[in-house]
Amino acid sequence: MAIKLGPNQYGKAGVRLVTVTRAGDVHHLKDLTVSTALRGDLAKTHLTGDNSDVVATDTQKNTVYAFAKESPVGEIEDFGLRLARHFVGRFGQITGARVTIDEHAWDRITVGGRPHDHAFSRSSEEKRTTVVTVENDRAWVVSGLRDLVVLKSTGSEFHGFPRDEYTTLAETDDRILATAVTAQWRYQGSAIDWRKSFAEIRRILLETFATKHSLSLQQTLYAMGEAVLEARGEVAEIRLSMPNKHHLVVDLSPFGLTNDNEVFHATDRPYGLIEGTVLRDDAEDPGPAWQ
Ligand SMILES: O=c1[nH]c(=O)c2[nH]c(=O)[nH]c2[nH]1
Repeated sequence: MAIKLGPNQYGKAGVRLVTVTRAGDVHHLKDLTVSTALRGDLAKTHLTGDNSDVVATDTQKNTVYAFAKESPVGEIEDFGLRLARHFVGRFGQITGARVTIDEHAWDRITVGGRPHDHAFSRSSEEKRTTVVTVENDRAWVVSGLRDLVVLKSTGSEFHGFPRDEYTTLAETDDRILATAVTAQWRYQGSAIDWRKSFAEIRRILLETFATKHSLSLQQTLYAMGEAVLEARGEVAEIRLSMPNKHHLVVDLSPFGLTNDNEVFHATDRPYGLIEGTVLRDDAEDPGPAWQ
């Protein structure tokens, strides 16, 4: 039996980068978490400890900060592509780079009805995300969002499921539907307006959640993905992960009270987890960014 080194990659995870761009008195903030991962002919360090091919993870981190100074960060997809192409172009032994970026949103604080120049509040836990993969001279971009929390207080039913000796769930034709959407969509084509595409996809996801009368969270998930693909030709495929944030009608009968879908116990666990992919059957080659 022989033992050998399998696939491997390495990089710096969780580089916290905040930039302030000053337009006179008005400051603009970018708050990113960047992770880099490099692949290539790196057997020597694993097998003998010879580090002559290892671009130190500390260097990778420094490159993130230096690039943020050398030109405006801009859209996270562009920043990720610049970094990934740099690592692959600069070091012969590095044949692939994956840059993962989460963008944390800040809103301006309103003071006296006006947005403040340089004071901000964290808007929510929602993050805009991208994973950029460069291999030799090809690039793939998978962007998305995480923790987009949504709720509708009607327009959701769940019934018709099989019942066995372990089934206690009541059928309902009117329930709260709530979830925290994680979406990742794979881009195809070129010359994509990243900011506009993100804003449109987010809007479509929200509008479809709001307006689609739901017979299951699964049906809602598919409708959300389908609406994105119908409207956005630059998206080849979308993956959605949606925890069902159950809101249970509280039994108030011990107190002689009725509960007409007005008082709920919002539970955080356990939760249903509904996940699915919606895709075009003629989509371009997914590449290594999509596993
Ligand atoms: O939309 C739902 N899908 C399920 O699969 C499920 N299972 C469950 O208990 N409640 C729900 N709701």
